[in-house]
Amino acid sequence: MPSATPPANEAHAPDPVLVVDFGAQYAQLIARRVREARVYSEIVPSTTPVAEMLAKNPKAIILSGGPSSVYQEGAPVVDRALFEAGVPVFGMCYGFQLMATTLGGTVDDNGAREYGRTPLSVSKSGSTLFEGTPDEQTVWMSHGDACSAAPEGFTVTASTGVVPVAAFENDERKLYGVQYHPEVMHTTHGQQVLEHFLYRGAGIQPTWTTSNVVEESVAAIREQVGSKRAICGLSGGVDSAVAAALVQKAIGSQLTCVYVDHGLMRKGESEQVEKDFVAATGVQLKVVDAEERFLTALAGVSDPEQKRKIIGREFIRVFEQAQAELVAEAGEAGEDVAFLVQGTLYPDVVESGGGTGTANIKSHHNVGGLPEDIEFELVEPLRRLFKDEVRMVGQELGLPEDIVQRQPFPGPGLGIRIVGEVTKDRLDLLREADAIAREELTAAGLDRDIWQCPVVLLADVRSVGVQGDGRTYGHPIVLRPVSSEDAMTADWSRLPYEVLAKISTRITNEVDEVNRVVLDITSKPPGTIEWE
Ligand SMILES: Nc1ncnc2c1ncn2[C@@H]1O[C@H](COP(=O)(O)OP(=O)(O)OP(=O)(O)O)[C@@H](O)[C@H]1O
Ligand SMILES: O=c1[nH]c(=O)c2[nH+]cn([C@@H]3O[C@H](COP(=O)(O)O)[C@@H](O)[C@H]3O)c2[nH]1
Ligand SMILES: NC(=O)CC[C@H](N)C(=O)O
Ligand SMILES: [Mg+2]
Repeated sequence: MPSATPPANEAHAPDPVLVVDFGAQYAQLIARRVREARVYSEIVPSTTPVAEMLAKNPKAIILSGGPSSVYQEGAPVVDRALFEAGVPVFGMCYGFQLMATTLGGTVDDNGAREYGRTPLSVSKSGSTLFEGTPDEQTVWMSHGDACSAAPEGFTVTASTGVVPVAAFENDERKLYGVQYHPEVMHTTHGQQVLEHFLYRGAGIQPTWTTSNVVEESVAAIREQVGSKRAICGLSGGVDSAVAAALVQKAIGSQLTCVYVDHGLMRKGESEQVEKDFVAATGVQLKVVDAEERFLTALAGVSDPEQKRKIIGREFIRVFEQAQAELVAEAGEAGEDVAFLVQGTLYPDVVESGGGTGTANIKSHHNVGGLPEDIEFELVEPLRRLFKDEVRMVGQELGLPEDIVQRQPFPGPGLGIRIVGEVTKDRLDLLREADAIAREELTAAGLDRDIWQCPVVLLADVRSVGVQGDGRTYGHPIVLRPVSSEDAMTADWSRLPYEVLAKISTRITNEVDEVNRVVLDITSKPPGTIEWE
C-alpha cells in the first residue's frame, strides 16, 4: 500500500475551511490560526481544480500568499468560478492580489514595496473584517506588487502610507482580502481579523475542539478495524502515546503495542517506555530487541536519506515479525493482525511532500521512508493534527503530564544524529554526551523553555585539543537547543552561559574522545532542527 494513501478514518473529517497554498511560507500557520479559532481547516495545493475543492464542502476558502506575481506568465491562477460558488473567500497577500485581478481590479509593480512591520489605517465603519479593531494598527507586510484599484463592487477598508488599497471587501458576495499577513504574530490584530472573517463573514460557529476529535476518531477507528487486531508502533514519544491511547479507547484488547529497541535510543529510554507507559495506560506491550538488525543494515552508510530509508524499512520488517508472532501465539482462534497504528502528524505528511506538493526536505521514516511493499493497512488517527493539538488530545484522554509534555525525539533516533557512519561505539559515546546535556538542562529547569535539544556527534570530524598536558585528536559534539511552536520553523534557544559552560565541561571531562563542544546558532529556516 503506498504510504501517501490517507487511511480510511480520514473520511470522518468535518467540513473544512480550505487554505489554498500558492507556495506560501506560512500556509501551515494559516491553517493553525484557523484551528486556534476552533474551526477545522485543511491545506490544498493551488493546482487543485475548483470542482475538487468544492466537492470537499468547504465552509470557507482562504487564499494564501506566494512568491509569484499575478501578472507574470505561468503564475498560479484560480478559476473565477471559485468566487461565484457562494463560498466565502478571504485572500491574503498573493491571494488578495489574485482576487483583485481575477475580478477586474488592478495589480502592478508600482514601486510600493513593503517588508516587515507596517502601520495600517483602517476605515472601518461597517467593515466585517475591521469593526471592533483600532483605526491605526500594525501589520506584517511582505510584498513588491500592490493593488491600485479594487474590483467593482468592493469597498476599500484599509490603506498604508504607500498602498492605497491594503484591504477590501464585498460583503454581499462574501469576498474579503488583505494585502498583509494576518497569520503572523507581528500583525497585532491578525487573529481578530481572521476570526471576523470566519465568524461574521462566513458565519461559521467555533465548535471544533479536541473532544470532538476524540469522539470522532474513536468511532472512525472502530469502523475501520472492526473485530480484527492491530499493532501500534510505540516509541515513548507523545504522538505514538496519544495514538495508542486513542486506539486503545476504541478497540481495547484488540490492540498490542510494539516497542522496537533499535539500538538508536537515548540512555534509559527503553526502560522508561517499558515501565512508565504501561503503568499509565495498562496497554499490552511487546518489546522487540532489534539492535543487531538495525546496526547491520546501517553498516557502512553515511548518507542521511539512505539511513532514513533503511530505518523506515527495518521498522516495518520488525512490525511484520511481531505480527507473525502475535498470530502464532493466538493460534487458530485469533483474528488477523491487519492494522498498523502510527502516530503520524500533519506536519510529517506535509514535510514528506505528501500534503501540498511541497518539496521533500527529508523522508520521515513513518511517511516518505515507508517501504513500497508494506502490507499493513495504516491507522493514523492524528494525521490531521498539529503537535499542540495532539498534546490537548492526550490531556483529554487523561495521559500523565510527563508523557504529554515530553520533548519530541525522532523515530530514527541517534542514527540521524551521528554525522557519518553509525556504529555501536559511536552510539555509546553520543548516548553519554546526550545524557549529560539532558541532565543539566533538566537541573536548570529549562525543559519547558526549549522545544528539544538534539545532541549531535560529528563522527567524521576531528580536531586537536590539549588535555592533561597531552595532545588529543577527538570529535566535536554539537548542541542544538531550539524553541518552536510546531517544528516547522524554529529559533535557536538563548540558553544561559552558565548552563552551556557546565554541559561543555562535563561532556569534555566525562566522554572519552570528545574534546570540543560547539553550539548551533542557526534558525529554521535555513537549518533544519536535526542535522540529517
Ligand atoms: N522505537 C520505536 N518503536 C516502535 N514504533 C516507533 C518507534 N519510533 C517511532 N515509532 C513509530 O513512528 C511514529 C513516528 O515517530 P515520531 O518520533 O514522529 O513520533 P513519536 O515518537 O510518537 O512522538 P515524538 O515526535 O513526540 O517523539 C511513532 O508515532 C511510532 O508509531
Ligand atoms: O518521527 C520522526 N521521524 C523522522 O524521520 C524525523 N525527522 C525529524 N524529526 C523531528 O521532526 C521535527 C522537525 O525536524 P527537522 O527540522 O529536522 O525536519 C523535529 O522535532 C525532529 O526531531 C522526525 N521525527
Ligand atoms: N507574500 C506574498 O504573497 C507576495 C506576493 C507578490 N509576490 C508580491 O511580492 O507582491
Ligand atoms: Mg519520537
